[in-house]
Amino acid sequence: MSQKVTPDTFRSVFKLVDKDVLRWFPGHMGRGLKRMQQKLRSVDCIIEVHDARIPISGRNTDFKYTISGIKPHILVLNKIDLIDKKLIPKIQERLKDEYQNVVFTNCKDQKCKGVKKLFPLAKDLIQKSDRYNRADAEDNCMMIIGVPNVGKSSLINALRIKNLNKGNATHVGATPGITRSVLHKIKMCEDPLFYMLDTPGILTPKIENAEVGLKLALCNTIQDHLVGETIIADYLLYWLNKNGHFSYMDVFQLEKATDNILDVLTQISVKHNKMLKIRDATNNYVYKPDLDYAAKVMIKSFRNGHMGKIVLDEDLL
Ligand SMILES: Nc1nc2c(ncn2[C@@H]2O[C@H](COP(=O)(O)OP(=O)(O)OP(=O)(O)O)[C@@H](O)[C@H]2O)c(=O)[nH]1
Repeated sequence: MSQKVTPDTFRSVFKLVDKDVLRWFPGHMGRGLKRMQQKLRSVDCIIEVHDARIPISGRNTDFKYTISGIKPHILVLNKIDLIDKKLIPKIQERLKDEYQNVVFTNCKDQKCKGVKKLFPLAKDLIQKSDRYNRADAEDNCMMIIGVPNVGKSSLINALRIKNLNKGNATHVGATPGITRSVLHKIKMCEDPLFYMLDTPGILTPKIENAEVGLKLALCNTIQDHLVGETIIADYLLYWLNKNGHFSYMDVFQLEKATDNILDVLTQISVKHNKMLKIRDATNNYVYKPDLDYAAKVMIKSFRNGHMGKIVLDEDLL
């Protein structure tokens, strides 16, 4: 590559000016969590879905105290089409003390082995478990939980296609927080009779630190405008430089790596010919780069995997 990288100038910590942007826990999530706890008695197995790009920071650790522990539990790390598969053994090793059953899935691939494996694994765990109050129940019921936008609905649809030859029982959307506090019981298999309780995505009420919050935002589990697109893009640039991922130079045709987000966003908006016409102090029209537009382009590029296959928690593995 002809481009220049100057690592000495990169930031080693990310300073968030306004920490209030990460204090976000809408009321419907609190209500959703309560309803999930109330329904635990009618459930035989928990399927906890998270984003494989943030296998450590992206998990809602509160589930451990509220939902998990009693029923058989499977951790699903979804969106593996967006991660470097070489890191999967490291992720497994890192999680092995906390989760006995970890399955990696890509809901965009109908042939995904993880999706195929999930239902037989759930059946097996339920059969081997003490079903307590549900020992006489004829049907089996799983509950799917996770933070927003990790692919819970996509997984339900993928499993229904496999087992019932029917999909789309539940809405899939790119905006986080689509599934609200209502819990739907969805048929997953006729014989044996299996249902899935679909639940709303629940974030932890207190995000541990700014980096965790920004990783959650980058993976679209918090709505962008609540954090601010420029802040999310700046965190992405910081992370890419710090971890030696310089593909963004190729993606945005930059001559050299830089840690200056305004520089990157300006170059993107100029290349996309996205300029804002505004009046200056002397009331004359001037053109300024549309930085918000450029920040959205940069974030979208990461989310689509155009910057490469990335695990944002690679330094925590
Ligand atoms: N690349 C990729 N995208 C996925 C995968 N699974 C789901 N998505 C996308 O992720 C977004 C969210 O998917 P949903 O299935 O609606 O997620 P959810 O967890 O039900 O979302 P909430 O209802 O907000 O909690 C959608 O744009 C899906 O197309 C996957 O395995 N790989």
